[in-house]
Amino acid sequence: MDVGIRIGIVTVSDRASAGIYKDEGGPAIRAYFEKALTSPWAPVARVIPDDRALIAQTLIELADSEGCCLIVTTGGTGPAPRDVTPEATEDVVEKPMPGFGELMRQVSLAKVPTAILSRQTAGIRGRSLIVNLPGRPRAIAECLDAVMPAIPYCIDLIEGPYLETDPAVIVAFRPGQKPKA
Ligand SMILES: Nc1ncnc2c1ncn2[C@@H]1O[C@H](COP(=O)(O)OP(=O)(O)OP(=O)(O)O)[C@@H](O)[C@H]1O
Ligand SMILES: Nc1nc2c(c(=O)[nH]1)N[C@H]1C(S)=C(S)[C@@H](COP(=O)(O)O)O[C@H]1N2
Repeated sequence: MDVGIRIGIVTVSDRASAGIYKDEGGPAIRAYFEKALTSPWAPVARVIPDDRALIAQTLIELADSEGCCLIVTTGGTGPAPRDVTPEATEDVVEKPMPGFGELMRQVSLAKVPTAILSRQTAGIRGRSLIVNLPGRPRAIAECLDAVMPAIPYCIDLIEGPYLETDPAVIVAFRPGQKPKA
């Protein structure tokens, strides 16, 4: 069944999920894709605590039942005892995609020396690409700007929908295709 382009947005934060502070991460991810994508798409958003089984279950639901071709998480990637988003991601993916975490840490290091504290990763589950981002809302654009050029082609390769970007914001790279000016 073709469900169109759906993007999962998962905020993993004990405090945001308990209402101690307002979630800014999920809305920042949504705003990012509203700017970057010209294809019609729909968000599927969740705000959940730092619980490994619940994170894994949420990722499975968004990938398998909600049909999200891309799932972006924010939070829970650091070294603190409750930070388990990368482990939950590894629990559910069939193919780890370590290049995403490597690149995001590298570009983040130019912004903040604590970038190396994020264990953010990515991977493929079925026809979904799952990408972890750190919890600080400003990290969202810093990291997505780096990996977004490769995301539409990655989704082509896993037989997901065709994502078009606004080239004024992000130029999607598809090998063999002339980038749209
Ligand atoms: N979803 C969010 N919305 C708004 N601010 C956030 C969010 N996540 C993190 N922050 C901010 O970034 C700072 C550093 O993030 P930290 O790693 O402590 O968050 P976290 O692990 O996602 O949150 P928590 O401790 O509630 O699980 C927080 O103190 C908070 O100010
Ligand atoms: N681009 C970017 N990456 C970043 C940061 C940031 O502000 N910007 N914060 C770092 C910090 S301070 C931490 S502790 C780790 C993990 O954050 P998390 O546990 O909220 O996911 O991400 C790191 N990566």
